[in-house]
Amino acid sequence: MAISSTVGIDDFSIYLPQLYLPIEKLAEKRNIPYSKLKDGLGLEQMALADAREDTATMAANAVLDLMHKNDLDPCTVGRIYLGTESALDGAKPTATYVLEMLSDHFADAYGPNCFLHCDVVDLTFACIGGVDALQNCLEWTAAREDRIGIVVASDRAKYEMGSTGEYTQGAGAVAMLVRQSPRLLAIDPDFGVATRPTHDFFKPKRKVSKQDIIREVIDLLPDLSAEDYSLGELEDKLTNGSTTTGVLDCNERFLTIHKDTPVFDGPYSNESYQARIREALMDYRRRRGQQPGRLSEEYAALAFHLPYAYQARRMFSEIYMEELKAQRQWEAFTERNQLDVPCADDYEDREQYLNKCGEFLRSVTKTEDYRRFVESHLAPGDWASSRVGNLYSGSVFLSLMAILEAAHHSDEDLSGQDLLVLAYGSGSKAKVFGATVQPGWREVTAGFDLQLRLNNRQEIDYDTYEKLHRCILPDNVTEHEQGTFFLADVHDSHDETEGVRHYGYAANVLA
Ligand SMILES: CC(=O)SCCNC(=O)CCNC(=O)[C@H](O)C(C)(C)COP(=O)(O)OP(=O)(O)OC[C@H]1O[C@@H](n2cnc3c(N)ncnc32)[C@H](O)[C@@H]1OP(=O)(O)O
Repeated sequence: MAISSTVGIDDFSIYLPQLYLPIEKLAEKRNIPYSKLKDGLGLEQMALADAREDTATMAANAVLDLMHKNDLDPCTVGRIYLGTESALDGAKPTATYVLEMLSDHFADAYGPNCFLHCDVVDLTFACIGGVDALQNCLEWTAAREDRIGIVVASDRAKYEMGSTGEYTQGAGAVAMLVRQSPRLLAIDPDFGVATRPTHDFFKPKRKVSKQDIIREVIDLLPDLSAEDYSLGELEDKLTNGSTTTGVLDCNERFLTIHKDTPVFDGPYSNESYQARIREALMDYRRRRGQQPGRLSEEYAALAFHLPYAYQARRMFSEIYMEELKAQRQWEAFTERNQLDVPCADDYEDREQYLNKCGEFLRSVTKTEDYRRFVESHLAPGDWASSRVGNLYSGSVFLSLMAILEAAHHSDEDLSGQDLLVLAYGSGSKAKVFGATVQPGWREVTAGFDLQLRLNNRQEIDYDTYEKLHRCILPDNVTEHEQGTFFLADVHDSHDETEGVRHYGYAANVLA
């Protein structure tokens, strides 16, 4: 069912950090079989932000590329909405730093006030903030033909070292141009949505005892004896050399700190992802008057939020089963694949029955039929994630870019075909929407250069990764890439303007 909308995404730009760590090196260090990470979760490389890259520089770099590619006059851009869960400040939107960098950059050519009337804001809802920003800007753009908006999703997915989230880390930003009569994707204004408050993944301000802080300082700086430090001195050590990004409050016994790594429950977050996506899909179908059972025919491919590359492959089995049931092909499927469907009557214990159902759904993913569905509908959207890792808010857009670029490289014609987008944010909410590929898609997609960008990065070793993770490198590992923004400095705690950030631009000598 082609979508009749006249608003959508005209172009994408992606910014990926220059650095990556091969997952094999992390697996070796953590004593995890590489085959589990590669074949089980689809992980090959992890994109890593350099010492002078943050949410704002990555977003600004993606937007700058989008503006150059499309020859956009800054005075015509009415909005830059940022989806992120790695905001740099609790009150001042990270989008204002993005705007500052762009304003400085374009000032000579367009005047110092070229972005004065541009509306900017951050939207935060874990990994789905970028989709919220997109939906909002689509509605705004639909009202007037001359409106041009930019949505950018930028994040650094960082987990504690040694945790089960560590191998799913990543970083980067995806920017998109939103306008009427888009050349790339027309987007259906009816978004399916499902929201339920959960604690599957969150980043609270934590109260940490002085003893715990001392332990962390000793662990980080083993050559120092920390016992005699005052809280103020400990605060310095923490802000200068640990995973802790800021100390907000202190008294005699506790420091309230803001960590940039989440508290999460992996299996619960997967359950929540699976349930919200299914509920949002049902809502989408209800709004569109669609019946289940024709998903494979109705959509050329599915783009998912991918916290790791094989998330969609592992989480889609229940919907796949429901599709087969709606097509009346379920019995034939289970017989052909010799699957024993668990029956509740055979189990006295409900927990045992539910575990069996979980195992059964996993066995569905191992069938030849499911593998074929993966190859045709899911794999086109997950190949890039294998080489980047989790982009949080940008991940679902990376999946869309991957589908388009894969089709372009394989000479497939997607024009007029529909794609289904399934996004999730912990906490928790899912949104599902449809997009119709436009006739101009091939020319626009040719400018993504996704694979080229992935091939032209620099590999780093484990020790460098660990230093970057602990934030103890004073400067970038690579030289500032020409034509990109970088973090110049942050005012420290001795300064009255503590936390103010300054950015620079490495001029492109060829420009
Ligand atoms: C942030 C969000 O978007 S919320 C939704 C997702 N949640 C997260 O990303 C939170 C952070 N991540 C995590 O907690 C974890 O990385 C998880 C939950 C995603 C994965 O958990 P893990 O304990 O690492 O993996 P798990 O034990 O489930 O195994 C993963 C796969 O590897 C497979 N595997 C295990 N060992 C091997 C091996 N040696 N060779 C091949 N495959 C293997 C498993 O069979 C399983 O695949 P299957 O279920 O398809 O059969």
